[in-house]
Amino acid sequence: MLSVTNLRKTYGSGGQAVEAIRDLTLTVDKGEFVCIVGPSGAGKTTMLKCLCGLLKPSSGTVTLDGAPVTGPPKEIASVFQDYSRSLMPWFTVQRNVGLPLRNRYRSAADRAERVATALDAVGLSGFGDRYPWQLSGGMQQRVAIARGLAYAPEILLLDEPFASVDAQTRADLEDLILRVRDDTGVTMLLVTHDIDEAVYLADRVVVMSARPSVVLETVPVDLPRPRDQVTTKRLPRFAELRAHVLTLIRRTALDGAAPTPDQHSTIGARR
Ligand SMILES: Nc1ncnc2c1ncn2[C@@H]1O[C@H](COP(=O)(O)OP(=O)(O)OP(=O)(O)O)[C@@H](O)[C@H]1O
Repeated sequence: MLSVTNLRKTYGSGGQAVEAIRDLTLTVDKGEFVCIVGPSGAGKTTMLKCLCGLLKPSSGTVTLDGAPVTGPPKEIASVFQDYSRSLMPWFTVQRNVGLPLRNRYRSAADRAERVATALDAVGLSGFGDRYPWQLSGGMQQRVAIARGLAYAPEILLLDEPFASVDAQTRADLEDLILRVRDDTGVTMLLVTHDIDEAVYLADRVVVMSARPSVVLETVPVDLPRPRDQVTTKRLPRFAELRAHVLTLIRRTALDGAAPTPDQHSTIGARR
């Protein structure tokens, strides 16, 4: 569905140039849940911005259903980490959620219904008339997720969406996202620093090297679904996958970028 081929991105030029991404190739299938992990500064956000058409790659291609992405595609919605900057404090929750729908759905009744369904999906029906600042951090992040869902995207890109909330809220939001994925079949691509989170959520974990980044390894996650915060994380296989991804990230953080991109995971061979 989404295909990235030999993506390279350098910011600036000459002596000021920063080579963020050297060579990324990956595909995301319809309905798949892919998590991206990598050391800080590896270019994860840069990659997401290239995928949703907000940044132009220096070279390489991004295609969606075979068509090149040259600007923000209507099939993709994004949720970013910092809800305090992505929600408009002077708009109510329902207006915030309805904002991106104005250009997509003409009927106000249709928009209102989509907003109500999305708020219901994240457990916030009844909070539509509140303002973001009247809600807790976790609730505000659920509003941001509802805004992504109301748009009914085919692909939801999530960039560190749970980074600014406490551990318990984070676990609740992870389960919310899994439930939404099961209910809607939306394709998910999520960037996280949290390796447990990546293994818990994903069908595949893509490990990026340190900058300038390449895909170090793609790790298939063969844990059974539905997943559960306690039983899934107790499985020996969970510990094995987690340790494998952690080792890769530690190694690349120490050694720098990998010499050869896209090695296939040996840990996934049992699949
Ligand atoms: N607009 C920009 N101009 C110049 N350099 C940039 C710009 N945006 C990002 N960079 C640089 O590109 C590299 C990759 O940044 P990016 O934010 O994509 O990494 P990341 O993996 O998402 O980081 P983190 O995990 O810390 O959020 C970094 O070295 C960063 O300083």
